[in-house]
Formats: sequence, C-alpha cells, structure tokens
Amino acid sequence: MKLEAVDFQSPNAPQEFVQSLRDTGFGVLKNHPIRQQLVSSIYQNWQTFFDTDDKYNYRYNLGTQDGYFPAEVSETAKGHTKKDIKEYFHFYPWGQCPETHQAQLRQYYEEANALAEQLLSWIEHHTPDDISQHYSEPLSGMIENSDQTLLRVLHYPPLKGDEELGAIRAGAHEDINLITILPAANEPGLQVKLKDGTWIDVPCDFGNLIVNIGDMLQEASGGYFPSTSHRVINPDGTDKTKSRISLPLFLHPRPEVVLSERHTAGSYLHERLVELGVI
Ligand SMILES: O=C(O)CCC(=O)C(=O)O
Ligand SMILES: [Fe+2]
Repeated sequence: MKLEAVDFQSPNAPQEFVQSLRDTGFGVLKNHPIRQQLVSSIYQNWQTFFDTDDKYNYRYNLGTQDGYFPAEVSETAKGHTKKDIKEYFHFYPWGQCPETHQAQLRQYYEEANALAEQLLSWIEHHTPDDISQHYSEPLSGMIENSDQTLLRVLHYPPLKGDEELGAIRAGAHEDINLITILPAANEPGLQVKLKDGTWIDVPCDFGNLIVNIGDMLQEASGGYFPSTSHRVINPDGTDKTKSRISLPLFLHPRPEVVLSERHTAGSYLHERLVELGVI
C-alpha cells in the first residue's frame, strides 16, 4: 500500500482525497493553491530564527502556550518515555512573534485556513448521510473565526550522536484537532501507520501538501474518519547533519462547537491536555 498524491486540479480530486482520508487518515495533494515560494521562504527565515540565541527572548507563555518551546521542554508523545528531538514555535495571530516574521506567518496562516475550509467542505460533501447528519454544523463553519487554530514551526536539529538512546524526532502520536495541514518538510522522515500495523513513508516531494485527520474529526464522525498514528523517524548517513523544518497548521474548532453527544471542542481539548499532563 502506498499513499498517492491527488491532483488538486483534477475533477475527481475531492472524491479521491476523501477516500484516502477514510482509508489511511492521510491525504496528499499536489497542484494545490498554497504558494511554494511562501513556504520555502518561511523555512529559510525560521532556520535563521532557530540558529540564533534571540529565540530565548520568545519563550512560551505557560497559560496561553504561544511562543518558543526549547528542546528541553519539548513534548513526550503519549505512552513514550523519551522526549522528541525537536524545538518549536507556536504561532497564533494574537500571540507573540518576532516582528520580522509576523506578517509572513499571518499571510500563510490566512491562506492555509482558507484552503482548510475548502477541504473540510470536500470532506463533508463526501461523508455518507448517516454520518454527516450528526455533524452539529458544517465542518468548514466549525473552524471559522476560531482563535484556537495553531501554526507550529518545527525544527528538528541535526543529530549529534549524543541523543538519548531510543529517542526519535517525533514519537508516534495522533493529532488532537479537527484536521492538520502540512506542507512537505524540507527533509523526509514522516511516516504513517496503516491498519495492518506497518509504517509507510508519506510522500514528501517538495510541493506536496499533506492533510491528516485529528481526534476531533474522528470523534465528530463517530470513527468514520480515522485519526491515525504518525511519527518522524531519524535520518541516516549524511542526512544526519541536516536540519528538518516543518510547518503543521492544526485546525481547531471554536471551543463551543459541539463535536458529539459527549464533547464540545473545548471539553475535548481540556480532557486531552490533562491526560498529556501539560495543564
Ligand atoms: O514534522 C512533521 O512532518 C510532522 C509533525 C507532527 O506530526 C506534529 O507536530 O504533530
Ligand atoms: Fe502530528
């Protein structure tokens, strides 16, 4: 089984894309409207950010979770004991951000949000009626004007050989939010777990856009769309000396949005963060 990139411009794109999400929790798009030049420029600018000590002036705020998270406080995936080998910056339009990068991230945030709304309409349109009748409102409406949607700029530093035994760039995990959209990173490593337990590479041609289902859409669709485990494995050989930058946008509904009989987006997020021990 292989993940195939779907041509965003093709008439069958919505159907093929949603089928891929249903089968694997992941969909990969080529010829999509996100400007590649904007993405590469963000990668370049943020490589510089992570390479300089100025980053420590933007340390994250505990209550609001915006700002820079150094490697020492980086996440430990659920069920893992080793910290991921990564550092990252959490960008919200209302949060802290170095002045020089603010306009560019805002621009990306807006464009990627607009595309996410379109993709959510594709998903809704191709959801069987007996499932979609339980959506409390159109899926695309759930994220509209949400101040919870998070843009994460991730830096996986080159491996130096002194990493903790068994630590990897990102341990296997599922995303908590509705959907995630992620331009292919500048280096490979992202893998998704199939139903039979095998791990496959997510096609990472520069220019691909990767979309995956998060727990909240799994909850809202009664499990019809699976939130699948994914991870970022460590590089080998000469690739060890290379940094990897990636830019996931985690689409979060407004907190009052009803996901299911059990949960609003707010109560769901709270429960998960308590479970993770971060609040
Ligand atoms: O870096 C990547 O390619 C994926 C990152 C990821 O899965 C996450 O931060 O949730
Ligand atoms: Fe993830």
